[in-house]
Amino acid sequence: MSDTIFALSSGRPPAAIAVLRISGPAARTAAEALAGRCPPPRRASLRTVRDAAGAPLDRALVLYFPGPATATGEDLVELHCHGGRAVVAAVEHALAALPGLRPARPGEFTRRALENGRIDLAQAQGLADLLEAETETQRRTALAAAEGAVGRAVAGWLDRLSAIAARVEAQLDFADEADVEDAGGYDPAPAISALLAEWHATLAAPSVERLRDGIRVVIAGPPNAGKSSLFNALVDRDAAIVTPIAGTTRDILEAAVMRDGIPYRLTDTAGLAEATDDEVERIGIDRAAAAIASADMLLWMGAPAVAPRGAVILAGKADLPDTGSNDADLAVSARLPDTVAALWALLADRARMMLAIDGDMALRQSQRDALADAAAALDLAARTSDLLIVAEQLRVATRPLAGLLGRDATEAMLDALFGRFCLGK
Ligand SMILES: Nc1nc2c(c(=O)[nH]1)N(C=O)[C@@H](CNc1ccc(C(=O)N[C@@H](CCC(=O)O)C(=O)O)cc1)CN2
Repeated sequence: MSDTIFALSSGRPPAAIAVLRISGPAARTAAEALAGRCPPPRRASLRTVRDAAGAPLDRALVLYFPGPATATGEDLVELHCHGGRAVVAAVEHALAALPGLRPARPGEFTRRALENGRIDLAQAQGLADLLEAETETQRRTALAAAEGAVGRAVAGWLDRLSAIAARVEAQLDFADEADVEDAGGYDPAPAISALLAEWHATLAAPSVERLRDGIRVVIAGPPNAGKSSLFNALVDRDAAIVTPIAGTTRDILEAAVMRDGIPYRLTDTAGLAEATDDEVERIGIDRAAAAIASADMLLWMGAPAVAPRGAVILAGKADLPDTGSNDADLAVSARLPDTVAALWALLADRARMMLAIDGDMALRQSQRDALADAAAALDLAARTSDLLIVAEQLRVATRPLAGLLGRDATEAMLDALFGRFCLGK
């Protein structure tokens, strides 16, 4: 029989109210020991909470949720106490003295929910992300995952894979028996490409990590184009050193900026000189190239003819006459606030398109990797007419998807996940 665990599940005292949760087989007797008798299921009752000697500790709302239809899948009791430090300490002390009760580890309530089949792994991960959500997009996508959106999508995909596999197997058996080339004539290709299209659309949406860390906006171009001045104007402080000397910025500089509710990670890079004998400048240029490669949006402050594909072309130093800004998307100058505001508007437009998430589904990078593995297997199935290979690749595609639901989650993985949770969650 498992231990009964308890923890403060609300914020750090002092606070208005402190919610202590007790989960496990001894939860009900713990309520009786502290509050005289256990209240009727799912009803808030006002009770005096007492220690073992009968001394009153607090007057609190007590709730009893009989398992298994509870958040943890076990009997669950909640004590809604006054949120003073001494109140919480005294009630915790009284709980710890009861037989079979011990303090919960971080995330342990949620871990029990997972172990008792109340939630799947994708929901547990969604909860972890919900607790860390700082923006609306993060909250919406994490809540959708916590409510089971990711798990349902994956379960639906698994059903479709097994339906296709069943028909392919039947076809193979039939072909064996009848000894004909094209018996029955089931063609799995349309169902496979429909699945692949959905997976690629899902993979095109930003990851949970991207929503959290921000859209990577990289400023790049030749030396002395005004990149660092623009960077400073965008981050609204003198983060980068600016001089008229070409090659002033030698390393990359990064700053996180939240604007219009959108998280950005802005990067200023060293000027891309053609050739250089300076070792430090060369390393700076290599780092600039790496930043450009990982950019979600590239702001190119150089000749349009040599702009990387997809870049936003900016004509810098728009406050100076004749900067040749004809082919640029936008003329900007750190000295002209209107041009900086126009650039923010352009960034926000593109960012919203990037963050537009269909059905609120965002996957974590590890979930995306699993889906990409499944897609690679299905891609092989789509490219062959050999039904034996199709059957095998359908099986291969199933494994990483089943992993997303936690069917083969390891202890180490669960420890890492629940270690991120707060105490009492
Ligand atoms: N006071 C309090 N607030 C809380 C929680 C909690 O445990 N206590 N939660 C902690 O995570 C979240 C809500 N999660 C919950 C999840 C399931 C059930 C539950 O009892 N489910 C049953 C019955 C549902 C119903 O009444 O419709 C079920 O699913 O069968 C309750 C809360 C957020 N707010």
